[in-house]
Amino acid sequence: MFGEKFKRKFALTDQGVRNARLGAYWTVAANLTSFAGIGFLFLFVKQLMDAMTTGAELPGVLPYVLGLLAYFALSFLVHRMQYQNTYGTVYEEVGTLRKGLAERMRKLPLPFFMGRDLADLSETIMSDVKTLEHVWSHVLGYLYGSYIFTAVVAVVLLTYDWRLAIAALWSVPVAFALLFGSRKMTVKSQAEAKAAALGVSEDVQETLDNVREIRAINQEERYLSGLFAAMDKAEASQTMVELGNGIVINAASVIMRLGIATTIMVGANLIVAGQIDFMVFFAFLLCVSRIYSPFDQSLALIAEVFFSEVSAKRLQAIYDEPTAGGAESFSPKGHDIVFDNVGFSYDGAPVLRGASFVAREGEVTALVGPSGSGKTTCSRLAARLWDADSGSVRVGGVDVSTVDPEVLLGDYAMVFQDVILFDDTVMGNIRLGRRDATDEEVLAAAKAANCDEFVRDLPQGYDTMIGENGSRLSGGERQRISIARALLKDAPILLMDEATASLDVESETQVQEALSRLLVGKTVLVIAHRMRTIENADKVVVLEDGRVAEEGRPSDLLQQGSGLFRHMTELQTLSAGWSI
Ligand SMILES: Nc1ncnc2c1ncn2[C@@H]1O[C@H](COP(=O)(O)OP(=O)(O)OP(=O)(O)O)[C@@H](O)[C@H]1O
Repeated sequence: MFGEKFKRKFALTDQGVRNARLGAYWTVAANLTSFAGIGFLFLFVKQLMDAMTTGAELPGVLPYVLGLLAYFALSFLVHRMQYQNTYGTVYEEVGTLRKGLAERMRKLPLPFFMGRDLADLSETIMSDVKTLEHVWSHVLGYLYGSYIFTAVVAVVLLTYDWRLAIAALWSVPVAFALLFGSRKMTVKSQAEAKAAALGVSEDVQETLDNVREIRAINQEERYLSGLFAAMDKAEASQTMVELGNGIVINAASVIMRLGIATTIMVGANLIVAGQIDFMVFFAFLLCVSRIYSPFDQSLALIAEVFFSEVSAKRLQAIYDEPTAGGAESFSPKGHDIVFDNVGFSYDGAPVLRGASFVAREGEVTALVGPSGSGKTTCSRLAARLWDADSGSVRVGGVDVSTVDPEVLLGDYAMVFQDVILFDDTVMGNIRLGRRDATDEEVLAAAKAANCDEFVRDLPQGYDTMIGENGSRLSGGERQRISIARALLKDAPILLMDEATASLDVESETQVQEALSRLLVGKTVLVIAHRMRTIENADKVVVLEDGRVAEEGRPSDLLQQGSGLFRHMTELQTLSAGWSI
């Protein structure tokens, strides 16, 4: 009952399974204790009846009072243990699960995140864990404890009188058959309601993210009506779920209690036929008044158990996803990056088809080529954000796919056009480059990246909060903060998107100055779009259709009359002369 299947079904750890088993056992003990109360009542009535029919003497009040006190003390202890073993241990398990999930996410390769809806992923982390937490604390122990308890009571009742036992217990499997029969429908309607709710959060997120653009194109009304329609759909879907669950659960509860009626009917018949005496009948009546109660709580939440299986599956899917592992140490001989006959495709669509080139240490290597030719892909493969399908990418002779990505990335700094900043202070954002950097080191990096002047003009200088993704800064200022971060990291390899493409002349000059300090002595791989960037490169690698079409010094390539590089350069020179 509490084996591997149970563990996967409810996404538990080994400790979680042990806790659930203990919770179930203490639930059995608690139910048996409640039953013992009925036993006392039965014994009391029996003695009373004996006194009335045979004139036997009743014991004094004291044994009853002592018995009752002992019963209450035992009941308190057992219920406390049940509480501790069902609720108390769950919060530990939830903590373990959340930490495990975060740890797992850290190790998952980038394609896992790219291929997924991030709203759906955060739903898994937040809401699925919450669903499971509720099931673990409110249902698991009670439900499985009730199964075991009913089995124990059934054996006792069957040995006592099998006819009355069947009359009392037939309704339990029938009620559960109804519940499990409706399971598919319950899970389906819950899944639909969840998808509708997720749709609403995605729409809200999109509206908030794009509020500026929506206003600019005057589409507030259209967007809001779409959002309201999605909300109405989610509400209707949730109402249907509640209604459906309510009907099935109440029907199951009523069916279960039909056992009381059949016990009375069968018992009355057996008494009339003289086959049992009244006290046996009375004992069964007491039993049926209590036997269904343990299921009440679990019945009300059984839909959650069914649906928690969907949550557990989503969590298991994350755990089953292969992580990008590798060696925990990285000792390359120098930092030349070698692409050796690299093949790569996204979801079966080939992007690189045997690309080979070398980006040497101490040089700036510019990747150029038409849009979609695979420049960004090369830079992703260089940092093992993805693994090559064929061929190899080596750094200082070491195949990057053999090194743990976290260890590998210690040797890389990245400066991209879409700078990612956090809602933290300027100081905190730069320090992301190297967590243990002193304030002086952060300031030195900021100065070298031409940040110091604008940062000192901010209200709290380096302690100014810069807003979500640096929303309070200009494009050039954000860019320079990311350069300061890279300077602070001082990694031997620098991957760059052409970082200055969207800046005005003054900002561009300042960023270029900052970059020139950053590039010294590093292996620099830059995705270039404009001639200005390429002019200063030591080497240009021209990609076309996933292969290296040309490579060499920019001036040499320009000499080649029919080359792609020369053609692209001419086009760009032509477009530079256009005006509006
Ligand atoms: N995450 C992804 N999933 C699926 N396809 C992708 C993904 N990223 C890029 N592609 C596809 O791979 C091809 C190469 O993309 P890549 O971004 O490497 O080209 P690029 O040369 O950098 O283009 P650009 O100059 O326009 O930025 C394109 O056809 C693109 O649509």
